[in-house]
Amino acid sequence: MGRTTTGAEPDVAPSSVTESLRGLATLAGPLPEFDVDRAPDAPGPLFGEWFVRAVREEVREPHAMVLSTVDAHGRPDARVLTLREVDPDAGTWTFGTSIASPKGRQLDAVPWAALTFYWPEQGRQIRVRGPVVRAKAARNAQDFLRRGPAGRVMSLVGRQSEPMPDPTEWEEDRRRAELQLERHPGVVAADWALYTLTADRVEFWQGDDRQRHRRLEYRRDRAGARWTRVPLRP
Ligand SMILES: Cc1cc2nc3c(=O)[nH]c(=O)nc-3n(C[C@H](O)[C@H](O)[C@H](O)COP(=O)(O)O)c2cc1C
Repeated sequence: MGRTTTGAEPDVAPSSVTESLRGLATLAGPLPEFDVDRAPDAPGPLFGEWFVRAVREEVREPHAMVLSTVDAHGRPDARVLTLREVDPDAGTWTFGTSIASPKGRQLDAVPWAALTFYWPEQGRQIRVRGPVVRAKAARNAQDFLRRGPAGRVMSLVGRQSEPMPDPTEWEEDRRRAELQLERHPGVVAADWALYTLTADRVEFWQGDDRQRHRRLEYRRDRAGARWTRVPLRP
């Protein structure tokens, strides 16, 4: 690992991958404690505590998370996304993407999702599940304008995840998008949207190097007002 500088991957035989797997450590300590009994009544504040600590202890990209969705046929899909907002009191997590992308279309068909955070430096995993709602146009535009120029250009280029048989076509689209942004700094990509997941389950998982992992699941009641805390077997 880490020896390639050209972008080309070194030749690796499949058997040596399996051999390497055997030598790799998981959940190497020291890891933080998680006192399940002293956890707050709702998951939002605990997410806040864990997140602030992750930032303070320099966990790499703690705001990167896996978004899992299902398509209209019930087939799962997943990819990494950036967390854009959290409302700890409401128990909501918000991300942004193109409504025309595969995940955008999947969320149209099945507006439910799961988010997974993994912070290896601390052996911590957080799983969030629930229904997802797309924000209205004005809020999406406001969020789009808060993004950095590179992200805005990417969205203006558009057609995320479509096949790219000819990279020069994409380079031309990109150049056009850069010019568009230069000339009209207030331009907004029509397909950019924020999606907010309102959690009905949130699980906090603290790894332990002696396999005595600590798990706490929060379950929201049907009325959406109260949370029950449920410790889980590791
Ligand atoms: C660290 C990281 C952050 C990312 N953040 C976003 C994001 O916030 N929004 C987004 O649309 N794609 C993001 N991506 C790209 C997605 O993983 C994915 O490739 C893309 O959205 C297409 O997904 P889809 O084909 O399932 O729609 C990110 C990728 C990585 C590795």
